[in-house]
Amino acid sequence: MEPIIEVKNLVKTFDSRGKKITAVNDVSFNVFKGEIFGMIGPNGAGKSTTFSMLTTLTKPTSGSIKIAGFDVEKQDDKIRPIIGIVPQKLSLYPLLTTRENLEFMGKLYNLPKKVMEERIDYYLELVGLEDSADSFTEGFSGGMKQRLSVICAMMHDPQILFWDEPSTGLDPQTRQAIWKLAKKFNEDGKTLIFTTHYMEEAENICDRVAVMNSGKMVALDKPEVLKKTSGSSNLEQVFMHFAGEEVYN
Ligand SMILES: Nc1ncnc2c1ncn2[C@@H]1O[C@H](COP(=O)(O)OP(=O)(O)OP(=O)(O)O)[C@@H](O)[C@H]1O
Repeated sequence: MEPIIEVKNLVKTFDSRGKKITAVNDVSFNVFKGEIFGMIGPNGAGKSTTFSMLTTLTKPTSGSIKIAGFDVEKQDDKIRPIIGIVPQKLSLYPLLTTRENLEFMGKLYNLPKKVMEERIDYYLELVGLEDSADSFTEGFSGGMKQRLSVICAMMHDPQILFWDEPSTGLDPQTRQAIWKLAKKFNEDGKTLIFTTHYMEEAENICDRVAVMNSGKMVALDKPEVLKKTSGSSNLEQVFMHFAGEEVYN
């Protein structure tokens, strides 16, 4: 299998009021093209910091990251067009309508008008937001915002989608809709990498799951293998085994 993300000896330290915090501590792993890759771990484990470095937003302290063969530090201009990011804190424009938010993203990536319009109509229908196309996003529910955020991130047809906590705070029905969308994205041979606190989702959706704890990647494998090697019957027990903490949602 061809790796599309290659991470070697990645380290990120922060200086917090004179105290050194090692958020990511010598992490190495690959993500393969077309894979659904999940990252789990307790709060503060280093998942979001890893994401931030993978998506070129934060500079690593040391180590290397290649995305589709491009170096994150030297070739970020080559990486940004092929990745989509749905951040933990969603960043929609409340005073723009749904359609305007999508057009804004399309224009950032210089999409031709016709392609942009076709894509907007297709995505709005896919996530069931067609009736809210001309509504301001200000009063949207969490689920509507999450659905719009992911199609904003998909407007430029990225090869890899980074999604930080896709389903946190959403009701089960909306979570199902979100995962349907994620699977659709992946069906086209694209790579999805996401963080989650929902173990059942990680177990059902991911090809492989990485467990992070205190800045380290303490386990990485297929859910079935993780369960077997840790003598667990589900991913919650895997989490407890490797992260030494109880799962919370
Ligand atoms: N900008 C920053 N300055 C100082 N410390 C930071 C900064 N960003 C993250 N940290 C620290 O780095 C560690 C890892 O944080 P990170 O947000 O990556 O964890 P996480 O696994 O994503 O947690 P969560 O599940 O809560 O999102 C934490 O101790 C956090 O306080």
